[in-house]
Amino acid sequence: MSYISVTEALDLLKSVRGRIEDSEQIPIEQCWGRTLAEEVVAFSDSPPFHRAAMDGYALRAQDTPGTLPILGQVNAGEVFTQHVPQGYAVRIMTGAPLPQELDTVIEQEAVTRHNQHIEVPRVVKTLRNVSTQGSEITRGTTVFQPGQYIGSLEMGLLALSGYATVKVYRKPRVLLVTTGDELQNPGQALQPGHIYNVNRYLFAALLTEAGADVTWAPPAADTSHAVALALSDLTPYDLVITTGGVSVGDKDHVIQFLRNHTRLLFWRVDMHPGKSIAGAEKDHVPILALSGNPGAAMMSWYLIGLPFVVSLYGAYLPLRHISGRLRHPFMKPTRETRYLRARIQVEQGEIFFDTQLPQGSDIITAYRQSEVLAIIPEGSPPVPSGTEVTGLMIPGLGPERLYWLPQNHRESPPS
Ligand SMILES: Nc1nc2c(c(=O)[nH]1)N[C@H]1C(S)=C(S)[C@@H](COP(=O)(O)OP(=O)(O)OC[C@H]3O[C@@H](n4cnc5c(N)ncnc54)[C@H](O)[C@@H]3O)O[C@H]1N2
Ligand code: MOO
Repeated sequence: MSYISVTEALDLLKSVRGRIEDSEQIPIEQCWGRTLAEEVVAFSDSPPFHRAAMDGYALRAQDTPGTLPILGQVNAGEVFTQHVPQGYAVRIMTGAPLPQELDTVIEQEAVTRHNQHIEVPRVVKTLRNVSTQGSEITRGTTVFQPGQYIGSLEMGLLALSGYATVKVYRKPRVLLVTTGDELQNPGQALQPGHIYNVNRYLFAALLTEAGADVTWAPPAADTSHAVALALSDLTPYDLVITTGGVSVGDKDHVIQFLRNHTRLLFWRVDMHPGKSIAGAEKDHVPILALSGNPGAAMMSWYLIGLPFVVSLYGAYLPLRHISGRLRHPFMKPTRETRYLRARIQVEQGEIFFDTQLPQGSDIITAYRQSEVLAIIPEGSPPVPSGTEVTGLMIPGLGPERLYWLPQNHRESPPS
């Protein structure tokens, strides 16, 4: 196998462009989908005080069991400042600070309430129904490192940490160029021999999800002139992604342009689908030329494109490897490393990879069901079912990225 590895390809792209240094300070309301350019340190303990977790009565544990007169009431947002003598209780609402001299809360369902006193029938432990000060985050804790992608949970945690504004990296600017005479934008009936331009929409969305600022170039025709024009001024960008024209055909002008007018970093990488891929550098801007086949291009995206975009923030993509047994044999001897889109099945505690999904380079529907990429190493002979292989789990791959699915999704996947 003479192709370079996925890791080598990624490193070559990184050698052209490292982390973006520019950053800006923005209100947290606007920071969803951005990436932190600073460390986030909690400004205060969370909770900031011992907080009642139930509606009920605050008291001293040592006064239980017993009959306790009720001195007053404290609600969320208030502070109970009165002295609480031994043997007294204070009515307390969920979210209210525990009065200073008291050490526990009993939920109202567990006591008998009389007009001005309660009967507590049993011993109550200290700090029952109390979220203690700093139990989630203590002041001064590092909540996030620079490079953290801000999704919904991170928005909540920024607020919890007391940040009103935050420093984020400038979004990577990415030029997206799709190529092919056969491509039509959806909206009109297909001309004979034409297909809809999938990559334009797919990659604009994948890039946006990854936090990039995408420029949609007009699709380029399969001519050397059109390709040269589309790739003439790259200086405003941090990355250029092209699709199509990167194989060995007469009309594969992208690879010809890269060979003749740029510094070619690599051509073809050890992965299938997705081996038809090139990396290059022009005017200090990295170019990632992906296959026209959407399924192959998407694999290259997950293995090289996405980790590279993420590295522009100085971050890395957390990949998880799991072992599983192939549910079905994989009979094709393979020259390149194969990444099979697969579902995960667990039976009696054992993990199986079900690879009965369409695996073609042109197919993208299979990604909707793939939870894992089952890896068949380069040069493997036919692999029988039951063989243990490594599976790669990539953030954003598979059904989890759809957030919710129709009821029958697993039973009858779209073909
Ligand atoms: N003689 C050989 N032929 C091919 C080889 C090879 O090794 N020797 N490799 C095959 C593999 S694997 C792939 S993958 C493709 C890669 O081809 P290109 O990257 O040059 O892409 P195109 O030829 O332009 O297109 C391939 C395929 O994808 C369709 N396409 C292109 N762009 C889009 C788009 N934006 N949206 C939807 N579909 C698109 C295009 O119509 C073709 O069907 O090469 C094999 N050939
Ligand atoms: O190169 Mo193709 O991209 O292996 O599927």
